[in-house]
Amino acid sequence: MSSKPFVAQWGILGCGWISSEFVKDVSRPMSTRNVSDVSHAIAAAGSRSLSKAQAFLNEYCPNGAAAQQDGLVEFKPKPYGSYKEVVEDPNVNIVYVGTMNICHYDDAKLALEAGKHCLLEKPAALNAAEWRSLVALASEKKVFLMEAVWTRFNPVLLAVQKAIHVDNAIGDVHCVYSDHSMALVGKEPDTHRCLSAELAGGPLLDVGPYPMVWSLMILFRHPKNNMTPPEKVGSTMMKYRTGVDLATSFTMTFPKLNAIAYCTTNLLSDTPKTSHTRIVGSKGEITVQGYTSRPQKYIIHTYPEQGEGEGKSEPKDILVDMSFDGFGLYWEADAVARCLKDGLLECPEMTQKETEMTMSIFDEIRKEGGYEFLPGLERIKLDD
Ligand SMILES: NC(=O)C1=CN([C@@H]2O[C@H](COP(=O)(O)OP(=O)(O)OC[C@H]3O[C@@H](n4cnc5c(N)ncnc54)[C@H](OP(=O)(O)O)[C@@H]3O)[C@@H](O)[C@H]2O)C=CC1
Ligand SMILES: O=C1OC[C@@H](O)[C@H](O)[C@H]1O
Repeated sequence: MSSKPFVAQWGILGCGWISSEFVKDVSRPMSTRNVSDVSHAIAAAGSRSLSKAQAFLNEYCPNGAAAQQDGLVEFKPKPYGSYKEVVEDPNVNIVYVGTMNICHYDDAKLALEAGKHCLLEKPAALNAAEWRSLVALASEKKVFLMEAVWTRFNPVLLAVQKAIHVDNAIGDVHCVYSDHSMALVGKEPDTHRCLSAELAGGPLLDVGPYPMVWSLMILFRHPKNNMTPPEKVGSTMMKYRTGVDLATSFTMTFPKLNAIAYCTTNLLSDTPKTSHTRIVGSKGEITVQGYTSRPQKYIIHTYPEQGEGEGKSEPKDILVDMSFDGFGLYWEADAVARCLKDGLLECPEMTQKETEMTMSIFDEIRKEGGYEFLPGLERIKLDD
């Protein structure tokens, strides 16, 4: 006899774009991805405007999320005109923070102080000091806290990781080249959240987490690297007229593997969907397709073998198509629900230490590139 699934009861902060994708994804039937141990309910959604929260729920989950459609919980999603009311709603046990970068620290703190678990959109905070303070608060309150780097839970990334770490598909891994860029300059006004200094924009914080996650999943988490942080980090940054970065590249070395990651991000050009990440090993390479954040397919290309012997030297290309429906935030949501079910306060696949390492690396890159946040945006300064 199967037991009832554990239900994550979400409270949504901010009724913008990514929150809408999140709500739509957790409203999809659990059977579409063959999940029966956990499910999701939307308990509340909060906006700075009540009518926006009402319209958001009407549009994106009129019948509630999967657990509500399946009759696993009785309550309906409730709209609020403030974030505070969401974290205080007794039906909310986990808060999803889908607000602007500059709000992440305050909004996560609001949730944690109310004793609620928290899934916080990337970038987790503006700097590593803010993140460390959130981690300390979550630990004091004994609640779960995770940065929402959803790509970590995408089956394509996990399949590529297995091909390299377990199946030795490309031999010894040496280079990860990963890009996430978007042609926004000239198309969007300087007030766009990615171009605005007031909103702590710039590609490093907005999409830099994606080349970073590919590098960390393939190199940092390689069994032979044993979670050893990169020995050296180098970077180059070009600034935009508003003061945010416009184009940033960074490299990270992993001497235990004899490997290096080359990460790039800019707001001038779109990343080709045919090849956003290329991972090169001694016997072949893997090219990943789709968006860097939302990979869909990959090609394993094995190099011809050197030396004598007929048929021995044939190169091979294998395309693995794992295209999926929906946005793809549901795998992350399911993983978080499982952590809550098991009473974990952090997720082993997306640890608080890895977020701290990423934030510290981003702090160094910003320092080297001369990207300083506008006064008052950082709630805790690095040298406080
Ligand atoms: N995981 C992913 O794939 C993605 C993650 N993101 C991350 O999610 C966050 C939100 O991005 P996105 O959804 O695209 O942005 P949107 O502009 O669509 O939504 C952000 C929301 O933040 C709230 N907000 C709170 N304070 C402010 C403020 N001062 N100015 C403007 N909005 C404010 C608003 O909600 P309200 O008006 O309802 O209060 C707004 O709708 C970013 O931090 C981004 O990095 C973004 C896109 C994809
Ligand atoms: O996380 C993200 O992924 C998709 C991009 O469009 C968006 O700007 C970014 O925040």
